Amino acid sequence: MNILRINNVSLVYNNGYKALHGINLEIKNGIFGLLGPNGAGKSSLMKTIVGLQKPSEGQVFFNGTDVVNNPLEIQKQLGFSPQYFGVYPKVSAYDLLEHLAKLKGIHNKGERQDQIINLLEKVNLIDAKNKEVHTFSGGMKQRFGVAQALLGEPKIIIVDEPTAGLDPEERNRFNALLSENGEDIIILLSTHLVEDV
Ligand SMILES: Nc1ncnc2c1ncn2[C@@H]1O[C@H](COP(=O)(O)OP(=O)(O)OP(=O)(O)O)[C@@H](O)[C@H]1O
Repeated sequence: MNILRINNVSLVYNNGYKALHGINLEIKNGIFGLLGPNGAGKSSLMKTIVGLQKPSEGQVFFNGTDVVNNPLEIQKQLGFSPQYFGVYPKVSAYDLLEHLAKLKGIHNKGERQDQIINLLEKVNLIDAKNKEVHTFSGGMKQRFGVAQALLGEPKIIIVDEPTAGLDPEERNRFNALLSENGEDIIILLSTHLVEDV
């Protein structure tokens, strides 16, 4: 069981703007939806959780490790699926995953292959493995985003505004994919859509 604990976290930016006010949360395996309108502070909270930004006050612990003082510990166990997956042109889904797997430190070629095939099957993109990612539909790109976030078997993944621009069928498919994967890890889902949560 993974546990993310946020104790009394506040964040004041250099210009004096108070983006986070005394946040207390305990998150365990499963999907946790962070719901709020644009500018509510979702990105500020997520950056603080993963140690990209130090809080002005308070502490964050991931599986007992202090994130503020040891950001690399959580960063090694983290996957991130951005709102729009910016991709290199002319690179196939498989080759891009291969490249990202190397960056994530999966040095063994066989292990990389196994993980990539497994993930492409999981997100239902195995038939598109040799297609260039920039030719994918919006839904396929989001599912690809989840596949790359899951490379390296992370213990926590952050998924940012995933269903923007997806049709209802793709949205359901995407949400089912997250539910299937949320049993053994923490999934933080940032969105302004109540239905997604
Ligand atoms: N580096 C910064 N310096 C000053 N103010 C900032 C900085 N970054 C964000 N803010 C402000 O903090 C508030 C929260 O921003 P944040 O990006 O966390 O919101 P959000 O909920 O993620 O919004 P969105 O959905 O638009 O990404 C906003 O008012 C924003 O203008």
